[in-house]
Amino acid sequence: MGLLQFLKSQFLCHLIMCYVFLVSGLIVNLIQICTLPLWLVSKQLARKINIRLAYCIASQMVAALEWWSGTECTLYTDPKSYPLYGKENAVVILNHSFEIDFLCGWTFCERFGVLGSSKVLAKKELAYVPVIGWMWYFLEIVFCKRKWEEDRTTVAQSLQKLRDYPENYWKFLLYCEGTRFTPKKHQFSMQVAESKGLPKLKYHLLPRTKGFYVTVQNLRGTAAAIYDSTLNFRNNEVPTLLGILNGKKYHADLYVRRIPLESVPEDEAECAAWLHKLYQEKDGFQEQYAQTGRFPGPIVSPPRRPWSLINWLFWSCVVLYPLGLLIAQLLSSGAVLTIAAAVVVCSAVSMGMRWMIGQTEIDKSSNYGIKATALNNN
Ligand SMILES: CC/C=C\C/C=C\C/C=C\C/C=C\C/C=C\C/C=C\CCC(=O)SCCNC(=O)CCNC(=O)[C@H](O)C(C)(C)COP(=O)(O)OP(=O)(O)OC[C@H]1O[C@@H](n2cnc3c(N)ncnc32)[C@H](O)[C@@H]1OP(=O)(O)O
Ligand SMILES: CCCCCCCCCCCCCCCCCC(=O)OC[C@@H](O)COP(=O)(O)O
Repeated sequence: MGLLQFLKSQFLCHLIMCYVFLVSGLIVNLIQICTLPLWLVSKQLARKINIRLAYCIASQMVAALEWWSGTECTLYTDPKSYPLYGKENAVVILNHSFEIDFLCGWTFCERFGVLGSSKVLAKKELAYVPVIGWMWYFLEIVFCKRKWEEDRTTVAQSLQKLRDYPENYWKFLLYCEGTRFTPKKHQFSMQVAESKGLPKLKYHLLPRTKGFYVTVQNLRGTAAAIYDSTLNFRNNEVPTLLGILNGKKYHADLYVRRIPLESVPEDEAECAAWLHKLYQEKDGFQEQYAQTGRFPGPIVSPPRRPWSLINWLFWSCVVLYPLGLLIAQLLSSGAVLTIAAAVVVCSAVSMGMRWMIGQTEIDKSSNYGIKATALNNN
């Protein structure tokens, strides 16, 4: 292990990174709150400001992936579609099997210049996660309770609000599987597939079709295409956020097919059948990857950009300088009680950060999709 790799695996480094992320994130959240009155005066200006603010937070995690861990992200796609990425609104469909799949998605958004404005259909629980969840509120992220009776109106309303979004180039991410892949959830969802007379999938859970139908219906005329995205990692790597913090380098491969939105049927049953067929095709791509280590088509990878690193360094300087002064003052004061209080605060913060990282861990995944009735969410 080299010296740099040794440093990257040190808890103190992780603590400093988490501190920078948390404090800068809370500062950004505070500025976001300050933009609230602006929404009444100029909604579009408030949205544009919040896109930049969201970039300040999300790009720190992208920088950790790209610059700290050095993870390689390779894109397989049709060179004819490539120039359109980042220049049109699109609905992204992604498999949900990896703890950092959202981060790989963010990385590609960053490389195509749409990180701040990217959107997702997220479970409601994530809205309460400090920094990221609070930032999402100001980004008008669409939340669902994974209870269709409640979601059918709220999701449609939230999507309608996005129709006049000022930044034209955003991506709306939809994990149609609705939850992370686990062998147990796979077993349950294949029972549902069997009961519906649908072919079994090997690498995916059976997709939920209602959210997809509502999304397509409400974004017709706004989004130009579906980006069918299939993600996997080389050499059976099992990537984690803690691995990224430890500076572990992963190798992500993403296969993206651009499908014009008009080709998705308007009728609900046909739309559902279309999505099931899409997932059968995605399963085929994963099988090919398992056999050959490659997705179909040529590699057209966008390079990483320096902006996420520059943003990270900027925020590090902003929040580490006062921390340095504070620590120096504390130590020179020699006040045992104050030092003890500082240690308690540090421990509480690191426990809080560990809880946030836990949100990404599949071991701590919800029970959603385990009951065939899908009524038990958590
Ligand atoms: C070029 C670059 C390209 C790409 C770059 C890639 C990506 C980047 C893009 C953007 C990045 C932006 C942001 C990313 C950042 C962070 C993201 C982080 C996390 C968020 C992720 C989540 O939170 S995922 C969880 C929430 N999302 C979803 O659930 C979406 C999918 N779900 C739905 O659509 C659902 O339909 C619903 C939520 C709308 C409603 O759910 P509900 O359960 O109430 O109803 P359903 O209709 O789904 O369920 C009943 C029907 O399902 C059948 N059933 C029952 N049990 C099962 C089972 N185990 N499996 C499958 N199906 C089951 C049941 O029989 C019912 O069937 P019907 O026939 O009656 O419909
Ligand atoms: C600069 C780097 C510093 C790093 C500090 C680490 C900060 C930690 C931040 C935590 C961010 C939390 C983002 C939430 C994204 C989680 C995505 C996800 O995968 O959600 C799960 C749901 O889809 C499905 O839920 P389940 O039903 O599987 O349950």
